[in-house]
Amino acid sequence: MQDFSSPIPLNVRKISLRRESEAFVIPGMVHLLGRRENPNPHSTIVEFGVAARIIFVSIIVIQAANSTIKANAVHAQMTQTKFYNSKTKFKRDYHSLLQQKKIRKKRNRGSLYMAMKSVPVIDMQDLSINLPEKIVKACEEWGCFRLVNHGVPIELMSEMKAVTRTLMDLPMEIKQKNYHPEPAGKGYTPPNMASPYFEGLSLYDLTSPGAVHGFCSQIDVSPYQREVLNKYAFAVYDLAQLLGSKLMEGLGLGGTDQLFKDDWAFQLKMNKYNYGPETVGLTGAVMHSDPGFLTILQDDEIVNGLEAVDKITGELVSVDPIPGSLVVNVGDVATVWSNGRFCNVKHRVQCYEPTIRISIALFVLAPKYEKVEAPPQLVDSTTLAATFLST
Ligand SMILES: O=C(O)CCC(=O)C(=O)O
Ligand SMILES: [Fe+2]
Repeated sequence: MQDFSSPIPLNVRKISLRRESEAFVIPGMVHLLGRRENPNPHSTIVEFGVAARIIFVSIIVIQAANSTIKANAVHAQMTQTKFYNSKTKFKRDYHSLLQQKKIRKKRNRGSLYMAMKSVPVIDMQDLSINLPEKIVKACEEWGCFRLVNHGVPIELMSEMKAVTRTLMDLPMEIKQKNYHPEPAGKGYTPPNMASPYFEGLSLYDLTSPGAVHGFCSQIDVSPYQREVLNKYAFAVYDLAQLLGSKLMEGLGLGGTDQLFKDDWAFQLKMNKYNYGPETVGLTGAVMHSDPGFLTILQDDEIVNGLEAVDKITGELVSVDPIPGSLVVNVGDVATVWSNGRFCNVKHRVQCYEPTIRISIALFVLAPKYEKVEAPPQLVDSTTLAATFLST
């Protein structure tokens, strides 16, 4: 769904934002290294000498690698920042950007708290928490969170990942047959100028009759692959519906109502990032917010790279993978529907290592024909309701 080259304009007439609330952090754990007994006490001095040399050489190597990665990252950030700020004539040179990074690093030094900051992790089976409240809080404060124990079987997630890998390996002329006439941009996204390492296959309007069949026949999906795809898409769809009802409950709007009604459009997107040694430090998917209501993302459980903006500090935090978990991103439509309470998180994907990265997103978009409006309970006399209309 995401065509990263052309941000989708929102038809938002009026939007009023609530006061930003304080961000919260999940404090990380400090690991204490255990002591190991030396079986031969006479070798201590020799071992210490060797170890010291190994540590010294490692530090030099790590520092050199670090500065190369940093230089690449800064260069990538500049290229991207220019792309996004061409209107505001953003003119910072390479060295001042490097300088800024050093200052920020110094400021953060000694603060374990800052370094460990990441998006909330919500355990859907944890009976000790108020789940609806926790989900609403995460939508307000981050607009991005991880779900564990979410009910989508882990084996199904792995199977879907493997199927995606195989489909993305199909020849270009086959992938290009993945096409959707209306609305535009809902078929195959080839690598493009803005995102040259990214490509994606798309199954648009998942719940409409014949959608899965249509997608599968376009690119010759095998019966086994089709079964996995179908099972996975609807398991995540069920999870989306569950999240919708928890959101309603958390906001005091009645927990049994279906938020995403039958006329809502859902899109399954299979993404591949073609990374290699030359792309380390560069951007795989440019900074954006998702245009729909929410996205349930199976990110690559091994290859890191997803980064989200902390709305309070404006800093990018790494959304590190947790195998078996799913990421939820709040999109533009949810910000409108919640009358500005929910944060449509800005995020991007960076290349951290020269390895193929795969991700699978289910986008809960918007009603196909109706407009989205904030429920009256979320609009008070001092705020104006926001409206979104699919175009
Ligand atoms: O690949 C990812 O981890 C994120 C992809 C993404 O942000 C999107 O498809 O909108
Ligand atoms: Fe996204």
